[in-house]
Amino acid sequence: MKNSIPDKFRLPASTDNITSGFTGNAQIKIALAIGNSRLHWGLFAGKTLQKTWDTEHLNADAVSRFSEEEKAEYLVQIVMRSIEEISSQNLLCLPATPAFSNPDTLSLVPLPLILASVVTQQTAIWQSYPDVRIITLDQLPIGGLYPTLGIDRALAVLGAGNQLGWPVLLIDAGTALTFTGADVNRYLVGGAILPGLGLQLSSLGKKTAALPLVNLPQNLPHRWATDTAGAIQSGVVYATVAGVRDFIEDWRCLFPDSKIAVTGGDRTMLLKYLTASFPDTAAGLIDAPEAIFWGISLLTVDC
Ligand SMILES: Nc1ncnc2c1ncn2[C@@H]1O[C@H](COP(=O)(O)OP(=O)(O)O)[C@@H](O)[C@H]1O
Ligand SMILES: CC(C)(COP(=O)(O)O)[C@@H](O)C(=O)NCCC(=O)O
Ligand SMILES: [K+]
Repeated sequence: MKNSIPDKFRLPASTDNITSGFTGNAQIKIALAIGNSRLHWGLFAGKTLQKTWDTEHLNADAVSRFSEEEKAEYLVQIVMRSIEEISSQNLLCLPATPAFSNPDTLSLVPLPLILASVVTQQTAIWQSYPDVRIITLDQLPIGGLYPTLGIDRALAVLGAGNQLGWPVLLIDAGTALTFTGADVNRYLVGGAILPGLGLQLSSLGKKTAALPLVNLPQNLPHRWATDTAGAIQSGVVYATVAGVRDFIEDWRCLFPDSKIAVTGGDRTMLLKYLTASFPDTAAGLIDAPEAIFWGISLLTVDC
């Protein structure tokens, strides 16, 4: 659904094609994938993903005190500041146009925003953005989706299948650790959900009296630990890696030639632990940090 754009957010005609300097005529769009830990951003020129970055969730209480108009202006500025920040780090080359170089004109630029969110409270905030399109399951060209499936899982498995080939298993090592598999007919076979590595550690730290908050170890820890922090790390890492291996091996029995991709904030650590403990299982796994944006890119036409 596309909201109408209030006049105050419309670009002056002269700056209509604000980003043409590095994209030709391709239209610039921002994709925002909202996960349970943070916001994942992607900047598209047409269907080409130019850059991705992450930021924190917005403060829902603070935003709820704004009027509708203030909300819209605030959200446009969040988007533009975020883009300016990555471009000033030289991660992205944006042309020197009035829209990007003059802070007074920032709020004039409502880049189209494509939103995919699994966090209702954050989705509600972004509904006030002047040019937002929210992706829902019914828009995805993949069969067998059940109504409560997370849009992040559906988009990432669709993106991985389209980019790497079908059948495909997508492992998302995010807040939750999820497995999502689809067959050669782009049909959901099924999946599983368990607490992610970070969430296992934080829930032990928060929900027990004696256990400290510990970080993920940089490498595969010693299994038979003789201190509390080491025992937590050992338990979480070895049990998770054994479980992930079991899902991968089962999937490979069902679909021997399947591509298997890994995404999410903890993917690098998970791949490291898996490679150290089960190198044969880890062989052939594909590092796919942008899987969800591959999925979103398939939906960037006519929006
Ligand atoms: N800078 C960071 N901020 C937050 N989490 C991070 C960061 N870098 C790595 N992580 C890890 O990423 C995990 C969350 O994965 P992510 O894919 O961002 O989650 P989600 O998509 O659910 O928001 C956390 O459990 C944490 O261990
Ligand atoms: C399983 C999830 C919580 C994963 O979220 P994430 O870790 O990516 O923030 C999310 O995909 C979700 O809310 N899913 C709905 C239930 C389902 O997919 O069956
Ligand atoms: K995710």
